[in-house]
Amino acid sequence: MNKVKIIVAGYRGKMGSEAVQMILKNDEFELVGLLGHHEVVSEAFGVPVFNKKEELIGLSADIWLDLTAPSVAYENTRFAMEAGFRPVVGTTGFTEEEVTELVRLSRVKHLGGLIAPNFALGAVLVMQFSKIAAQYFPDVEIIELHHDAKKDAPSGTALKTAELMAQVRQAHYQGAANETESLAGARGAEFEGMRIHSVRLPGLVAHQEVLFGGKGEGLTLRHDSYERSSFMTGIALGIKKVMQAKELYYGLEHFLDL
Ligand SMILES: NC(=O)C1=CN([C@@H]2O[C@H](COP(=O)(O)OP(=O)(O)OC[C@H]3O[C@@H](n4cnc5c(N)ncnc54)[C@H](OP(=O)(O)O)[C@@H]3O)[C@@H](O)[C@H]2O)C=CC1
Ligand SMILES: O=C(O)C1=N[C@H](C(=O)O)C[C@H](O)C1
Repeated sequence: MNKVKIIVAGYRGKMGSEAVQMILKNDEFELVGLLGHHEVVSEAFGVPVFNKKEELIGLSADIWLDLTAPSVAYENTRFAMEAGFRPVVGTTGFTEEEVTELVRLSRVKHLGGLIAPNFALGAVLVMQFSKIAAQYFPDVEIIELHHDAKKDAPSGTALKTAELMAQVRQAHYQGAANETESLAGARGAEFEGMRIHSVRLPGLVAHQEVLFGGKGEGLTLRHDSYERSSFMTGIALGIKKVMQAKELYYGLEHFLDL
């Protein structure tokens, strides 16, 4: 059986370094290239290290695993497809318009791909459960909690959760019509009336609560990633599924039997 040949972009980061170890331990995968930033080495883990994405054009690889930064997520994913690599992207920071454009490009290129705001299976389930709950509890707020090195807010997971709930929930204002904020931002960010609150603290990894309120009752859904190993099962699954896929999908739920 041919091994799936993988490039890891952002290989020295918190996620990238964990993903490299996962790939090296998996018999079905082969690490073939690494993309870094301001690199001084030309080789690591027995494969070439590149400083610029353009240097990877022509490399024999099936998958571009992107775990870099929100500022380059879109251009990296576009580049990967233009170069013929199937993107598997954990990097956050895409707008809905950018995702739509990348799906369109994947159809033109006949390439499978995946942008997954969260690879942890429990987080994917919470997103799906939230979509079900929002049909019956349309008043909802999200609290996402992350480590203090996180660059983007709100998290990609919180945004995707809100987008999924918006598919089944009528947009409406939440809270008192005459409420005021004596400190700006006290009520959080707003997405179609839903509020999103971002907490950043040392010691945290990645956590999210979705709080629903109804008449005389409440429902809270919570997921915790205590370690980055929580994302690796989903990355491995995404890589395998993308090899059979005919276009780019947004969300790991598309590859699960839900
Ligand atoms: N989908 C999911 O399940 C998960 C997604 N994430 C997302 O993944 C992304 C990375 O997270 P994390 O590993 O914590 O972040 P880190 O900052 O720890 O790692 C990012 C790495 O990418 C490198 N990098 C930045 N820009 C470029 C570039 N243009 N080309 C190549 N490499 C680059 C950085 O290098 P340098 O430090 O030198 O700038 C760094 O080594 C974030 O968007 C995060 O939200 C995180 C966890 C789970
Ligand atoms: O930056 C992180 O750490 C994470 N980013 C993703 C997000 O923004 O949702 C996934 C997970 O929450 C960890």
